[in-house]
Amino acid sequence: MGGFTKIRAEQGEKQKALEERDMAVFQEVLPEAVSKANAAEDAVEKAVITSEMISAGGDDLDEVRQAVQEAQKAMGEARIFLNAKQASARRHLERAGAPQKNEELGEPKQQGNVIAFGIPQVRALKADPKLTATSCGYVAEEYTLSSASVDSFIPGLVYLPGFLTVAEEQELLAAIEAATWDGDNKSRRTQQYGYGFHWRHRHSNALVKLEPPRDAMPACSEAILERLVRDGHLASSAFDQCIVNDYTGGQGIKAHRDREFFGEAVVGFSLRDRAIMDFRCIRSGEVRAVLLEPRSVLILTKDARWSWQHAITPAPTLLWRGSTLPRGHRTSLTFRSIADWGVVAEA
Ligand SMILES: O=C(O)CCC(=O)C(=O)O
Ligand SMILES: [Fe+2]
Repeated sequence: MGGFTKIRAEQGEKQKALEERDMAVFQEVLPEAVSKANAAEDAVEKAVITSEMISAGGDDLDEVRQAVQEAQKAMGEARIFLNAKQASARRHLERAGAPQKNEELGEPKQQGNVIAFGIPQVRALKADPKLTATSCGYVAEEYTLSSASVDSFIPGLVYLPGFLTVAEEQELLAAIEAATWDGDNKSRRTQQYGYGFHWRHRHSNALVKLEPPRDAMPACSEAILERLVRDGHLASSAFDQCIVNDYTGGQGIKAHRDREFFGEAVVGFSLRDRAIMDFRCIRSGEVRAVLLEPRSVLILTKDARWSWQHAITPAPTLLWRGSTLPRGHRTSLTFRSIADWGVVAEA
């Protein structure tokens, strides 16, 4: 190697080492940065609730509300930014073959049917080339579902790919796009119909009847719900509440079980691009993943409704059965009935 080439090579090595060190430092501070952003976002949210509780507002209150909304938007953006940086730091370290924080370069750690994150993805895929990434870790193909569900997958889970027509999807999207966004629900956008629900109110006043035009369900959803009844997938097409969740840039929803004051069946329509919904059994910790395709319908009843938590995997791309799939923009509609009317605020 000539002198000049050698220097260049050495500089390159040095640069690479510096970059790796930066990435490692970055990865160290990111969890704290993310948790700070979350805490700040929570504080903003509390301010929103307080401002809502101060009854009938004059001009000042409107200004406060607007300021709070802007702060909220900024927090949401900060969070998306940090999530993206965290993912890119992780990818960089994987490419560099560096061990992840708190992990030796050992065997993949398996807990129940889940392989914990923390080993580089390439290494995990070497052990099993058909892995799927969920919000809890990787799972093998046998724990994933992409075609019409069988009851043994999760009792009470019904997955119906392609149930909505393209025309129905278009009609729903047109109605949603013409409506305003609530912007009160963490970083993803939401709209509510029928009854408004605030996830912070656990019992009394958890739901309020919405004013027209939000008192009715979005366009054409009733016809789809009736078709689900006609086809024997659903006992009743009567739902009281619909929430629209809009996910972009790798956004997700944390693992949760829908509130107990909602009824037995929870129905979800998936519009636009696909996403992975993962399920975690509350008792055993077992994990399953479902690929929610555009125009699919998902119904949760029985165990799927009560004994398993569900989440939308937050990630800029999907790892599904060993393939990396692009992740775009997904809009979902979730329909719920009210089972306990005691939580509804007085008019
Ligand atoms: O986007 C989805 O399909 C899930 C939404 C959800 O779980 C909820 O709003 O409770
Ligand atoms: Fe949910």
